[in-house]
Amino acid sequence: MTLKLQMLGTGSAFSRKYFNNNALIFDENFTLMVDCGVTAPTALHQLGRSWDSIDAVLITHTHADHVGGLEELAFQMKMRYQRKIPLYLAEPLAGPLWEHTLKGGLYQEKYIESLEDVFTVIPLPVGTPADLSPGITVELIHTRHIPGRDSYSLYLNGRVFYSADMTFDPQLLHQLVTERRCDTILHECQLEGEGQVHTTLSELLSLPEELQSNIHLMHYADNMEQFRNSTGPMKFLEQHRVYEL
Ligand SMILES: O=c1ccn([C@@H]2O[C@@H]3COP(=O)(O)O[C@H]3[C@H]2O)c(=O)[nH]1
Ligand SMILES: [Zn+2]
Ligand SMILES: [Zn+2]
Repeated sequence: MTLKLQMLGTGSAFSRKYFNNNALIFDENFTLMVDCGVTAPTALHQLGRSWDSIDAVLITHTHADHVGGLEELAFQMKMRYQRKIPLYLAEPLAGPLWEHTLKGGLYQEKYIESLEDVFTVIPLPVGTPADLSPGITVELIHTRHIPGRDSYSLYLNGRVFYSADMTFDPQLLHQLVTERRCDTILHECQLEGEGQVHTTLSELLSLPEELQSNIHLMHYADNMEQFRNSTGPMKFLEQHRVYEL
């Protein structure tokens, strides 16, 4: 099934031009937000969308460019819209997300004392696809990012790989394409320097050209334009454009 996707942002954590690498994925009557970083409220506003148009949110890991907008989302849903939307995440993220990220801002005695007071928390299995809506299936894949910090990439509709922040994993990419019918890879990309916690452009350029031709680059730095003609067959994903993948 085709996947309708619109990036709220395509920038790296410290980008000032492109907003955080967060996405909207649409089904006919359902909008899933994938990650909700610091810039998500402004990005949504610029698209003319309200929080009320979001039906569920999914979190890949707990860095601020992926979860920094959740406090506002939680407050807006609780106070303004009186809704509790599903929060999808790998089970190991739930504790740290509340204790280390959200509790400080959200906690109110007898009103908001846990993640469950603001979201319908739905742990997703790792390695098994789960149907989130009639047209959106998500399988979490545990990928390496920072030692001791869990991070989960997504395999959408059995065809589209959406990388969380991750270090280069050519084996996984090969396996998805050759054994699992993956035809589209949306991959985070660090344009320069050594890839200590991210995947670099030169690492992706070391992949076979055929595989590169399936790759769209995201989570990039502000000097992206300088690299327009240096990405081989790989293309830059653009924020706000609606893709049918
Ligand atoms: O060991 C570390 C930890 C972090 N960082 C930076 O902090 C950022 C946090 O968000 P991010 O995961 O999108 O990108 C990370 C990097 O830019 C790093 O360079 N090395
Ligand atoms: Zn990030
Ligand atoms: Zn990260």
